[in-house]
Amino acid sequence: MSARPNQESAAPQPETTSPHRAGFACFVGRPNAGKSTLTNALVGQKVAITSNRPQTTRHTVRGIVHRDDAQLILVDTPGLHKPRTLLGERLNDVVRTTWAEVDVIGFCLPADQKLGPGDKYIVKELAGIRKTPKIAIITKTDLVDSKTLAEQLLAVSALAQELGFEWAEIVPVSAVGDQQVGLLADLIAPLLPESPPLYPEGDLTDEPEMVMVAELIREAALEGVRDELPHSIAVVVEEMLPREDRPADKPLLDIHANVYIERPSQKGIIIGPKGKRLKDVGTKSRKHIEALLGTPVYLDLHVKVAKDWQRDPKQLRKLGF
Ligand SMILES: Nc1nc2c(ncn2[C@@H]2O[C@H](COP(=O)(O)OP(=O)(O)OP(=O)(O)O)[C@@H](O)[C@H]2O)c(=O)[nH]1
Repeated sequence: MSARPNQESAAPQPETTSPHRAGFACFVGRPNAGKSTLTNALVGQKVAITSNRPQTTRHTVRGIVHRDDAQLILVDTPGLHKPRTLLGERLNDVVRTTWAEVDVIGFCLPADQKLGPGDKYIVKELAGIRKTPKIAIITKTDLVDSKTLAEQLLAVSALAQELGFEWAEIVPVSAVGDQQVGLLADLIAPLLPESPPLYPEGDLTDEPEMVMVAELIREAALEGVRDELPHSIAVVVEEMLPREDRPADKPLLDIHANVYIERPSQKGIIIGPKGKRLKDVGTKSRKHIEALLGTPVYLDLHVKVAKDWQRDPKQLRKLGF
């Protein structure tokens, strides 16, 4: 085990003679542990969807970190949790499948929360994946003092010992404060297999554009109604087409998307008085979508009821799960 002191320094770049490496890493941890935010901080652009509510990440989003010596492809998985619905079970399957396929696993533990049964459950599962190097990442270090941080470092180290393995590294980071984020990439890179780059330079994610657009709409739709509709919203982009008859220097992309809810009674919450909420959702997400795609967008949103979609296999398939 080698714990890294909390200092902002990037390790020296390896000499040019060392082989190029490329591979996959995933961050695991309880919902809300800061995995998506960390992915974004490493990649430097918004690719995964973050929110202050658990279980917002539904799709495996890859962020790609391009370096001279390595290409690190980050797979952001949904949080592992006790499944209550069919959707919950599918999400956990996605998590486990991802773990078995990557080159490095980063276990994320927030510095400001005591190691709990949820963390232990995950680390126990990790202990069973023998071959893959595992890094413990203490996230959100900006929220605690050094004493609390030291205790957390010891606790996570002891937990691994208890379960019969050692972390390849233990790294405290703050994605929000941009502390040690570069160092984390430095530590992951040598753990990747020798390989030429797997993605063209400049690619930040291979997530299909339509899925990313749907996620941006869902994020905007969740804002402000999380208490009323925590997990009941799904978004499907039906169509993305360049508007015909536009001059070349004034393109417009037409996007048609459906916002699905589970019950008719939820319709009013999403749409808001006189349609104001839905309009806000459109305005807000359109801005993000235009930034992502680099083109002006006309966004057409419809609210539809997909009855109890979280429990219905047919509906789940239709909604892309
Ligand atoms: N202060 C502070 N807050 C952070 C940091 N990283 C993440 N957060 C906050 O913690 C919350 C959860 O972050 P996410 O990145 O969405 O967490 P996640 O683990 O991806 O969550 P799920 O998608 O539910 O699995 C958000 O409100 C973030 O802004 C950090 O370094 N410092």
